[in-house]
Amino acid sequence: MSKQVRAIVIAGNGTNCERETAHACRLGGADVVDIVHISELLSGRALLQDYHFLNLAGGFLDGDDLGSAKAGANRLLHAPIKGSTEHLSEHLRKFIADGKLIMGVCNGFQLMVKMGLLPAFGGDFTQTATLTFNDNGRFEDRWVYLKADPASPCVFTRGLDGITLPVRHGEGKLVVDSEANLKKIEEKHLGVLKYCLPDYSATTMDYPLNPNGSTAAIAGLCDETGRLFGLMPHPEAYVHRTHHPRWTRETDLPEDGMGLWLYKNAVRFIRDELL
Ligand SMILES: NC(=O)CC[C@H](N)C(=O)O
Repeated sequence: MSKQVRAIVIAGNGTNCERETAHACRLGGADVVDIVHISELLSGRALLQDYHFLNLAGGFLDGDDLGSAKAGANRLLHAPIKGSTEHLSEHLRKFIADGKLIMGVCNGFQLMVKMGLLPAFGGDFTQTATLTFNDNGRFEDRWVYLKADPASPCVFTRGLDGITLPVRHGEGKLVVDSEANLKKIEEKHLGVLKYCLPDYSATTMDYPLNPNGSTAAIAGLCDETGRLFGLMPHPEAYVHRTHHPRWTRETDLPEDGMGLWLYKNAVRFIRDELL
């Protein structure tokens, strides 16, 4: 593989944020960004091993039937690759073992959690948490404030303190299967992004700042390596200052959108550690 940062964004079956996600990867500095339909991976025409950075984008996989991303998780875990004895899950396992990066946004985060990739306590693709219906039973479409945990191993949030991003989801409430696993998440600083007050001073369970009632106010989770990361808010929707709803009034907004920082961190990590 040449010295290029190569990102893949999976599309199809109801994903609808693949173009914005690819744009964010490009602005973040990735040299090659391919939008690949899931059927191309399942037919063996495209290979995960050709990339460093796997993006699972937002959308409505399978129309949210059976719960967001549940059917998609089964597809990725159990579908064989056409004409071969291998399953896509084996390619994914190798991708992770090679130290590469995965970011799941919204529906992509739901997919990672339902595949058991986050928080990844169950060993091999075993689900130990879920993302379920917002406490108010409604689809929430609003900007939220997020506090990053500086002690987290997450490579995507390095150097971040507080950021603001939009959410758009009906099933964003994280529920963990046991008190013991929730304790583990907290002790290992895996709940890396939490809904917080507008001044980023403290996390909150109060609606609407916490739009879904998520356990421990968790909006984003990483695994223990920090290389697998998912979040309900959409970083690809804030990659330029003018994406912010008050960009004409707030003069001190950074030139980059705050979501772009996550992609820049990913690309930096790949250049420093993987190329
Ligand atoms: N924007 C999204 O990815 C939405 C995810 C999912 N369809 C939900 O409503 O929760």
